[in-house]
Amino acid sequence: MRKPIIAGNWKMYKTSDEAVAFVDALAGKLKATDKADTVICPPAPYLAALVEKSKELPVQIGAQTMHEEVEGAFTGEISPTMLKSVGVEFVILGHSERRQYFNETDESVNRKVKSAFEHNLTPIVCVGESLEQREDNATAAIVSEQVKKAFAGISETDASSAIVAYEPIWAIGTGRTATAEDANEVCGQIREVLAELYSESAAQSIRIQYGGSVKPGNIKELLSMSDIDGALVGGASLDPESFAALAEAGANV
Ligand SMILES: O=C[C@H](O)COP(=O)(O)O
Repeated sequence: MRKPIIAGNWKMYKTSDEAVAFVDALAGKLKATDKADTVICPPAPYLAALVEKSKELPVQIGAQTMHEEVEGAFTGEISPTMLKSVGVEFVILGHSERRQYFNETDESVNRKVKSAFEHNLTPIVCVGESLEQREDNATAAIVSEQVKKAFAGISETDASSAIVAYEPIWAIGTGRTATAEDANEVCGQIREVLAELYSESAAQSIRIQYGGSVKPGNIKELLSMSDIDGALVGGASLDPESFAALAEAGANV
């Protein structure tokens, strides 16, 4: 069985004090376990502090995006080596909000995925269709294309350690979750694409998360599905009580 991975994407929420208070509140609520991985992806200014604080807890830290270059005249950007230098281990790449508001494309996501592996960061590669695409029955084609382009030129060894997050755009922050069956069907299609690209054994080792209005009340059903190996959670990851409940669900699949 693949080890579930529960990741909280805080997006652009919380002040520095609130971020520290969150981790303090998590202590005692989050039990150490080898049955699941738990990741928090805070805003960039708090990464270093939360890496330090997370040493007291069974939690790892991820970034929400990064630039593919190591350094250069790219005002405002953060490089993979900068993330590594403060102890970050995961990086979310190609989130639909990055694609929608910051012009990320399948091609730029691919460059970032390559760069993440080159610098020993584990990418959480996000894919997902819009409502219009779902209504046009284009979900499988869109998601398959996104996966193929994101993994172009990535070796099987690297790909085997990647995380893919299937996030239907219409389910993000809307309270409208895909049914567990629908989410599982698309995650299964993603696994088939990965098997075509690499091998059945690589596809079986890649963890696929579902994201989109995941909450303590629906995570168990989602995680009970055969091809859903975790969750990428936005809103419900902002409260320590709720995040601890999500992590606990991950450890008890
Ligand atoms: O990265 C997380 C997703 O965008 C899901 O956000 P949400 O849980 O607020 O719907």
